[in-house]
Amino acid sequence: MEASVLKADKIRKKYMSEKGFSVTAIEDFSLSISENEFVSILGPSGCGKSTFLRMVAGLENGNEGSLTYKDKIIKKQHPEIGMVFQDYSLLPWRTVLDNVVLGLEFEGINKKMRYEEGLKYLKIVGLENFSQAYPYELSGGMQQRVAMVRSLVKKPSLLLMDEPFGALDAHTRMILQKELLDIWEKDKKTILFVTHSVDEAIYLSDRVIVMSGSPGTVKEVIPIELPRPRDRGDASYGKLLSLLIRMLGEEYNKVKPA
Ligand SMILES: Nc1ncnc2c1ncn2[C@@H]1O[C@H](COP(=O)(O)OP(=O)(O)OP(=O)(O)O)[C@@H](O)[C@H]1O
Repeated sequence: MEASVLKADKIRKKYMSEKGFSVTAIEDFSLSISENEFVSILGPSGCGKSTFLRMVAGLENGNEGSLTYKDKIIKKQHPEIGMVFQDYSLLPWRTVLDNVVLGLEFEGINKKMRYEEGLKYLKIVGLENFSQAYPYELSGGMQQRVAMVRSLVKKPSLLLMDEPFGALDAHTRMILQKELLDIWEKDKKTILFVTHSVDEAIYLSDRVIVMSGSPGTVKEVIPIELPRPRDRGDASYGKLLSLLIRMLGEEYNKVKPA
């Protein structure tokens, strides 16, 4: 078993609305993630999945408990932690390559080196011929590849992905899942992935964290011990799918009674 890199211990996060109401987004939330592990979080809408990811990214502080990366409390953004969002957030006035190398530019890496790195990663996802295109000239799947590569080029040890494939059609989504696994296997990094898709969580992960909502906490941790590459037609895959769909359904029913 690899060493634990990310540890959340009894975290609580409360938001104050503008009208002065308080919302406890997550409570008593504990989790430990090992180096090179691929962990997905599933849970009903509003259970605090994005809140937790934003805390790990150093974009939000908690109210109680401790959150550490490599045994150091996360207080602000960490250079080894990268994040990919659902809405690509590419800069429309920059070419694909200039979007990809944005982070390297902020780090002060010289132009030649950053373009070399950027092109290397664009090649991995088959977009080297689009380096001079603008985001509006790309399909949704291509834009998400660019967003993914923009994070990967900074070589994060821990990659946070918040529903990155949520806006894509089923076929493109499956292709990007495979590409992400190829990169994860080659580059060896820790990935924490938020999704609403039970199939996606099983296909990708070493472990699936099922959250319950209002306030969000860990309901179950399910290890996925199926060999890789995973076969969606396999009976054990189907069993896990039914188990997790049922578990998640119970949580959705609590939030929205049928
Ligand atoms: N900036 C904020 N101010 C006030 N409340 C917030 C803020 N961000 C999130 N919340 C509240 O915290 C709770 C958790 O939100 P969060 O976005 O983390 O859930 P989620 O599980 O990611 O939801 P979804 O699956 O719909 O994306 C919700 O009740 C939400 O309204």
